[in-house]
Amino acid sequence: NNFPPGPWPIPILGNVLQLNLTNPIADLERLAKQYGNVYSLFIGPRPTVVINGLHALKEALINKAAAFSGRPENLMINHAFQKKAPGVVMAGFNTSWKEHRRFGVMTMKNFGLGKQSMEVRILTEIRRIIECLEQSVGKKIDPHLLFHNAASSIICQVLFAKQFDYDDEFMKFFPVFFRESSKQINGFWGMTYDFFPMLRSLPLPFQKTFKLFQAAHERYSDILADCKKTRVPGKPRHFMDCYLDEIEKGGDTFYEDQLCSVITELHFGGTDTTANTLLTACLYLMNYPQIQEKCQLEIDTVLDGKDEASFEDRHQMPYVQAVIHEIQRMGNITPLSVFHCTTQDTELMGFSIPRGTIIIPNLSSVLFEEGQWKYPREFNPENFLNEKGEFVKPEAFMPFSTGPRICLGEALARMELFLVLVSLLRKFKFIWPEDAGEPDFTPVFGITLTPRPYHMKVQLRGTD
Ligand code: HEM
Repeated sequence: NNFPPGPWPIPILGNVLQLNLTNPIADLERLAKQYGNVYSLFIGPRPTVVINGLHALKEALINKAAAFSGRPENLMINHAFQKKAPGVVMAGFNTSWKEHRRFGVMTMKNFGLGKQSMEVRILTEIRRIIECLEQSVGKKIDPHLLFHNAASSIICQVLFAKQFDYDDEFMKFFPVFFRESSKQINGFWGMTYDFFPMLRSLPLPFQKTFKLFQAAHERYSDILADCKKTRVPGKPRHFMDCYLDEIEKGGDTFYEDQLCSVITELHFGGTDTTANTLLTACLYLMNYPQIQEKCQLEIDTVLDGKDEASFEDRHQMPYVQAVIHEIQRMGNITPLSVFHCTTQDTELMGFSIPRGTIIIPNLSSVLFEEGQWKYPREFNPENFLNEKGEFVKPEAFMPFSTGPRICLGEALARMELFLVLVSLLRKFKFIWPEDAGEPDFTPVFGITLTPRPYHMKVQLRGTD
């Protein structure tokens, strides 16, 4: 009764056959035009509400946060991430989540998010990216693996202060783990698992994903064992040490299996998102060379005489800031956020939504919303600049979502994106190869959007 309107579902499958599952974003947009900004769908048998546009999203995720901040349960994604403990990303809106959220934010701050020590960790990785690119000068390269390795390595330095060689077995395992498990959770076998619970214990291909999660857990457990041998209580060196200190304080929700779940989520959540944003950045900067040059001019002026960039420099770089934000807007890396779930019966924009309804926050609908942007569909840094050329951030900029569940790694991600892009643009010119044809900016849909594979040419600046 009074449930939001939507297309008519068929038994068991719901509306999935009415969506293009290789990229449902255009379908979701079309349905919003037909049914309005709050409409319903059935994902298999489960009632789901899609929320579109800034106004409705703020109403749900901020004004009615307590009702809209749960997470769905009993899906493949839950069973993969939460086999032994609830973690934080997929945890319900409860005490364990609150305590871990507070701990996560505090720990990342103490490690210097916005201060020096986090910067030092990121800059260490940047030197390695620069070395790799220097060896590729003049050649055509595929930057996908490099950026995934770099993003993964930065998170490893935060989590357990280790910088592995890119060809170390530990580093090689994770991109495969992230790619294969996202593909399955999001694809045919994930849906089969979610819609037909009676098939879950059969030896079907989704068991491969659970094995990969187990293998990741074993790798983190090895690091944990090492870390316990060398730590000094009360003198943390990294996130894992801080967590072990917290366990010793005796809180109920902190224990070793939960530590491994949280580490898995932070590593997973912080790698593909950041790497795909960096890939989007190179794709656009190569194809908008005037924008690339304008960034370089600003970077050269502000960093004149300095060895390395620092995050503080962003205040002197309004144009670069605008370009990075515009890249995040166009990249639209997490278009449907992470699904939420209602924790109680509630109302939204005049509709009734029962407890336990899956909520899809359509962030994509806000990042391109007519009326919120000067140039909604165009790659144009002017979207983030006022008449005086100062950097401004419109309210509709929410690639990290909004409300209490907003991305926990936002501060780290913003620092990484700024330092990596400024450092690389200072040193290199990125060139779209002459024989590469027209660029294709339409990404590949998944838990995150990924730019299509491409090659790029790198040239040392000042040598053309
Ligand atoms: C450009 C990079 C990133 C983007 C676009 C991004 C985006 C998002 C989005 C949209 C959500 C869902 C928020 C919601 O449910 O409403 C999220 C959640 C989360 N992200 Fe990120 N993220 C990025 C980087 C990171 C990094 C580097 C980390 C780890 C250090 C991280 C850790 C998390 C965690 C733990 C959550 C769950 C928060 C919660 O449920 O309370 N993310 N992120």
